[in-house]
Amino acid sequence: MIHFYNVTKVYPNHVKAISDITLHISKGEFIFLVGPSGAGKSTICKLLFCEEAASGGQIIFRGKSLSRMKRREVPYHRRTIGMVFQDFRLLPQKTAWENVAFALEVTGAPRRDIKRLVPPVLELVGLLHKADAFPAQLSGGEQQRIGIARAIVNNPLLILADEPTGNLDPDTSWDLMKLFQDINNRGTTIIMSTHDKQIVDTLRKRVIALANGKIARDEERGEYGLCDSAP
Ligand SMILES: Nc1ncnc2c1ncn2[C@@H]1O[C@H](COP(=O)(O)OP(=O)(O)OP(=O)(O)O)[C@@H](O)[C@H]1O
Repeated sequence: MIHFYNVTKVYPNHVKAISDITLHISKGEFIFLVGPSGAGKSTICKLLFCEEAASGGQIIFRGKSLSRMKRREVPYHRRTIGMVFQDFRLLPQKTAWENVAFALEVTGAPRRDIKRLVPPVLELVGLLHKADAFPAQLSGGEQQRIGIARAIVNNPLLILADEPTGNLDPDTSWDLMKLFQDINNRGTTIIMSTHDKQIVDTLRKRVIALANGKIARDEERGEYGLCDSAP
């Protein structure tokens, strides 16, 4: 589903964030991206979301080259990806329901579809009863559940989660990991960057370890390893 061929990203300040990366990811995989702060994990997510363009090499997503994608095709590409952020990024003036609905509204979904699609995802994340709460009235874990509901409501093929448990306590993090696994078991591919050694070592998914913008390790049922210290 995703192929990186000798991909390099150099930012305008000449920082080489990733360097000559070749990588293949199949539909339905659950991948942990690990590595020290600055290793290039977020850059990989940004390249996949077309938030940044590669400086060299090729990224193929579902048979299409991202570098050849036309500007007007980018919104359609992005709709196939759900993003989950460390800092949740909910709209503070909108309720939980409205935050999730907003992800559909921006795609031009009709109101009746929105009414039909929002409740099941709120139910899936266990927060239908908090549909009318504003983010400030929710705990961090609940806010992230809403973030996940928003990411999945468009039924994406891929979820890119950039340190989604980074701001949460261990118990809450585990609850969210169960949710991510449920979503993955339904067939959605997940790429998650994380610094959480315990989660990576317990779940034993594919681990891609980055160091200085290169792949240091790529292992099925991998472990967190020694490559990292806290950010
Ligand atoms: N927009 C940018 N402009 C310039 N340099 C950048 C930009 N974004 C990232 N970098 C640099 O690129 C390198 C890789 O950064 P990236 O954010 O991909 O790392 P990371 O592995 O996600 O780190 P962290 O674990 O701290 O989130 C770093 O040296 C960083 O300073």
